[in-house]
Amino acid sequence: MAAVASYPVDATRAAALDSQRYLETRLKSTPTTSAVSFDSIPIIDLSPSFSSSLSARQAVARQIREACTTIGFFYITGHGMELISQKTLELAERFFTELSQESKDKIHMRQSKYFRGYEPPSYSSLNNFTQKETKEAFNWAYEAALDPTGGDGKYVELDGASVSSQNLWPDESEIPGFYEGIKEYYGTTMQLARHLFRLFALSLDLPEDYFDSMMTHPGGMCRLIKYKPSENPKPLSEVSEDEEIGLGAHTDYECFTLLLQDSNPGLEILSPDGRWISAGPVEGGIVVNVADFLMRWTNGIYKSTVHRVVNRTDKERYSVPMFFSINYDEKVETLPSCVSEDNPSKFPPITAGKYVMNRLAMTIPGKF
Ligand SMILES: O=C(O)CCC(=O)C(=O)O
Ligand SMILES: [Fe+2]
Repeated sequence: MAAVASYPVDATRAAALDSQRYLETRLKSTPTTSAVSFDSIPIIDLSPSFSSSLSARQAVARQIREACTTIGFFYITGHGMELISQKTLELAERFFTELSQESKDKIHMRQSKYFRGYEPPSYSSLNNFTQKETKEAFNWAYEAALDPTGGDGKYVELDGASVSSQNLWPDESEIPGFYEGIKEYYGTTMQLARHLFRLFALSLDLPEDYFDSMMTHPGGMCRLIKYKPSENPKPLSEVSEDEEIGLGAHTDYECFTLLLQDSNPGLEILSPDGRWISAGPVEGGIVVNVADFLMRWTNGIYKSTVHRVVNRTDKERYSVPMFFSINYDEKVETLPSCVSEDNPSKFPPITAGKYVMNRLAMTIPGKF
């Protein structure tokens, strides 16, 4: 494999631009017929993966591989997070309804170098502000106090800086129990993500602990998101270019995403034949989707699928994604098993945090 030094210094910035161009092409181009199209998203029962039997874990890993090479999305059940998911979605609703605008403004994202804090509707855009995004969000990220392992004391930020917690928390007196609720959700999800990452390793015929040393102080950005009700509900697939949208079409940037969603549909994913497929709520299910790092490691074998959110209902919709990353100071470089002479690496190596930082910067005018 090529050494990092053989690529331009700002390869990570170039990679972010490439990903944006890919997205634009994907949205405009005529549908691909070579890739498998899909109508529904598989549900994978995770329970056997907690077994001490390697073959039981491998059986789950095989289902994960099948989903990642075709759709890039799947639901997991049997994860043990049912109650916490419910409580976290309630906490999301409380954040947006109980906190005054003044309190939200005190923790406004513009004060954060690392995209943390409260984000009002239309503040950021995944599509160059061609569509107004109505989502409203609260963003936070890793801090050792939220990690059940306590971390390894080496956490670095997106840009590689060793700084203490950069999160902007709301005033507890206005929303009592918020931090504790977030901590319970974050810690449990982080451990589930580490478990899933071992299954991803197995799914790629790698040793189960292949990625372990890369997730000792991992990136794990999370968001509470609120989507306002639709004033003019339209059937699936209808969204005109200049219209409001909940969240513009995009791929996620990190290893993979774990998404809680309430009982209202809204998440839609782009099938290779150009149709949008609903990835609505499934009883007890958490959505998992492949993001760009896994696509890059696997040389495109695992699909980082384009998705968006359109709330077509007359109710508020709440969701909570965690974007699980490796340690931000680690490199993402195509796996040797996924390249050959006939199939060279399509993706130059990148530094995890800097890639995420560049992609986030693209969503806010003047930041990139
Ligand atoms: O709200 C959702 O259902 C999906 C959110 C999402 O795709 C994201 O924040 O990257
Ligand atoms: Fe996403």
